[in-house]
Amino acid sequence: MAESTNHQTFVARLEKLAAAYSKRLADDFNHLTILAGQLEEDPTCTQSLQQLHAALHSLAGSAGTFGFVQLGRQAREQELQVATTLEQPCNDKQPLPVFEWIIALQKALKTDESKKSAVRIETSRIESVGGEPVIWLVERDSMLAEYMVQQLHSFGFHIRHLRDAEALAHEKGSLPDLLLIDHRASHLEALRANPVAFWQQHLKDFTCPVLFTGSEESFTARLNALRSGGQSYFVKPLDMINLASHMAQLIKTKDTVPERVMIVEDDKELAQQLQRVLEEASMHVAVLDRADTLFEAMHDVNPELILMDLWLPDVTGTEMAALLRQVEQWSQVPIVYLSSQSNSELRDQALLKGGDAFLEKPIDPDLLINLCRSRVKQRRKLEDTQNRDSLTGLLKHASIKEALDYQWQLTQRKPQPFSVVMLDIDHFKAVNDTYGHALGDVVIAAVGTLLRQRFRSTDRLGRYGGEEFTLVLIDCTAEHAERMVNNLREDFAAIQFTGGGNPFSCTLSAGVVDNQHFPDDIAESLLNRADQALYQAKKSGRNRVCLATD
Ligand SMILES: Nc1nc2c(ncn2[C@@H]2O[C@H](COP(=O)(O)OP(=O)(O)OP(=O)(O)O)[C@@H](O)[C@H]2O)c(=O)[nH]1
Repeated sequence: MAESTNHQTFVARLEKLAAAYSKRLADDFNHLTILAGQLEEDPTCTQSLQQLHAALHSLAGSAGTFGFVQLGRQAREQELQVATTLEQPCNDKQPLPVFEWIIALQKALKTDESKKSAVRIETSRIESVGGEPVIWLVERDSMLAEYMVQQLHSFGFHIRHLRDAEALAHEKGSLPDLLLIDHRASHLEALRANPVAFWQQHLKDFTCPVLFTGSEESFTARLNALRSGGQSYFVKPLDMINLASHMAQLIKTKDTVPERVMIVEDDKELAQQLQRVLEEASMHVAVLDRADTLFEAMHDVNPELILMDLWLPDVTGTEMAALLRQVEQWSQVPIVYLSSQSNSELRDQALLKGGDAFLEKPIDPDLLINLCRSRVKQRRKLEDTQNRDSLTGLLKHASIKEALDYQWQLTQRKPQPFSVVMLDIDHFKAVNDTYGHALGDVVIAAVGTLLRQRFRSTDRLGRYGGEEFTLVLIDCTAEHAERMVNNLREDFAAIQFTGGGNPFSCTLSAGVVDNQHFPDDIAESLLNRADQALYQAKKSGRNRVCLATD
């Protein structure tokens, strides 16, 4: 009930926003007409030309982002012509046909409006979910800011709007996860005089990533953004999907899953000491002191790195490594040997026999942490290139199926609920047919970004094929998964794509199942049930989530 009230409030807000932007366009046209009159009387008046340039610049920046693509393009062309005229000496300046331009702009607006009216844009939830990354948006155009807030919210970001650099300077309290700044967001002379120094000064207390936006597509604008401390510069009108994907990637680097390390060491005190050091560095650590339980422990822990004592009772570390290398699944896990002997021959032999590095006891804690981190990072990178789909960053078909099998096997030993979701973009063939394959890829990539943003890093998310996705949600019942996927569905529907100057949105259907309702099912059967539930969702009208039933 509360959700539906929120939804209605949000719809009302969006409608208000659309109406306000139309009203603003009317004001913009009035302003342009006044300027056209002034320039008719005095075609070379620098002040009027500058005002015309500013008005067209602002229109070009905001119209495209609000979906008035033709209008934005037209305004941008005219803005460039005014800029050229402004640069010319007074005697060479030719009168500009501003009244004709206004007619052209109105025509472009009509074209945009006729396309827009055919499009239904669904809206998303507005309640903010705990743990959402917090973004501060510094943007003087409040209407553009509100639009950006709505679109980025759909991708799972919590946005706080600050009007300009001065508001940013006065902001107290906890810092954001990312700053998104219009590089012209201040009236102060200092910004005009030296933009780089201005932003460096304003950003000196921020350690989070910074992205700049701006209307100028120039080398200087990009260089200034870089020198001001920005990771990237996005040109208006903004491609919100690309922007959201970029933001998700920047923020995700902070949200790393703890490294899983296994210590194989019979010296209990030493093992505990190493475990404490690594756990303090936020890693998950398991200790194995008996060689004969190696394979069971590997199944349970699924380590990303092994710290292996070189000498264990009855068996050597190199023999253990050789055994692991014989099993396909563990043949690539990095092994770091621990030894108290500083014998270079022994070290070389150990490394030849399947080891990756060698640490001498007593072990330096910093070296241990850094070595574990860097080896796991390397391994994850390699795994990502092998197992992840390049368009979406999600697991490939074979890897998501493997992840599901693994999760199922794990819960056979340690009962834990998990859900399987099959998800599919509705009428996707029509998207490809209408807007082209390349834009179809943008829609698929947007689902990838949204999934990565919406689910926990411990969940397993995959592109099953084409426009179909599979999720394995850990520690999650079907009812919980249904709620989350429904939220995702609403958020996806709120994303506005633009193809050939035509804004459009897409919807998703999904089928959900969990292991608790079907305890006798193997992994493959759960996947089939989720697929059947997806079929039900499609059959009963699409844009919905169905739970699997008997
Ligand atoms: N752009 C793009 N299209 C793809 C990709 N993989 C598959 N497709 C297309 O996705 C479309 C899937 O269409 P269908 O399976 O008929 O389903 P649909 O049109 O989504 O209809 P419903 O699922 O019934 O709502 C086909 O046209 C495929 O060519 C891809 O990587 N990129």
